[in-house]
Amino acid sequence: MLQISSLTKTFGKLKAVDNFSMEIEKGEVKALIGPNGAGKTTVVNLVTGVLEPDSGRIRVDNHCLLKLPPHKRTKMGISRTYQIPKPYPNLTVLENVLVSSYFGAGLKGEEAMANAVESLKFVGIYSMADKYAKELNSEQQKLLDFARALATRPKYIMIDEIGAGLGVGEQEEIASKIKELGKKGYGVLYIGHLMKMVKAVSDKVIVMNEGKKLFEGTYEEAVNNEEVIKIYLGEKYAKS
Ligand SMILES: Nc1ncnc2c1ncn2[C@@H]1O[C@H](COP(=O)(O)OP(=O)(O)OP(=O)(O)O)[C@@H](O)[C@H]1O
Repeated sequence: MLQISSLTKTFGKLKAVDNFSMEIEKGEVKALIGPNGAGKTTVVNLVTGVLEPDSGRIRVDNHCLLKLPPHKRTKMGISRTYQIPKPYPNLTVLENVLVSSYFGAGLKGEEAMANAVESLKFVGIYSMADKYAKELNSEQQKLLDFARALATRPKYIMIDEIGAGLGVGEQEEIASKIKELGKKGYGVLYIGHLMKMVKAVSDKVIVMNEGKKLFEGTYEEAVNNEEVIKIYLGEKYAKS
């Protein structure tokens, strides 16, 4: 289980994350939603170790992560995608994923290659393996980023806003992949604003506002919750 307890992070006077707690079990897909600036990406940055919290705890399978640098957290099974992916532009798609296979998953030789190919096939961009990353459009770069995150062989993966910019069919495809990760036993945190994707992927929805957890429950409960409607969804999601 990935356990985040009473996490707080301030930037100057701003409490970006404020006494925030959540858990993800293996095999579970949770969505983290909330208004712009609610603190969602900051939570991801705290879990991966890019940022240090002011207080709180982060544990994975009962091991404390707080003193570990980001690369050690990857080895502990934590992975993420980025809102704005930064692949190595002058490496091919396959080479980019191989970097995760070697340095993230710690694999070598044929095993590293098989793992990279499997990740590319899973996200659906194996046909682009020999293209340079810089040749990909921004949506394809997001899929590459997804493949790179998977190729580290995580137990828990945090997927930050992957559906934006994709067509409806592609969104459905990526949603079914995210759902499949849960069925395969990964713990998944999906962060995004696309409620269709949230509905399609999540077992539970967490709503954040001003750094705090506002709500946790099923999708149906979320879209019928008065406070969630008021602060984030607007009336269009309210059932008549
Ligand atoms: N490194 C930083 N330095 C200063 N302020 C920051 C930093 N990172 C985030 N913030 C601020 O913290 C708050 C939370 O930002 P965060 O990116 O976590 O929100 P979010 O919920 O992910 O928003 P979005 O949905 O727009 O991605 C915002 O007010 C943001 O401007």
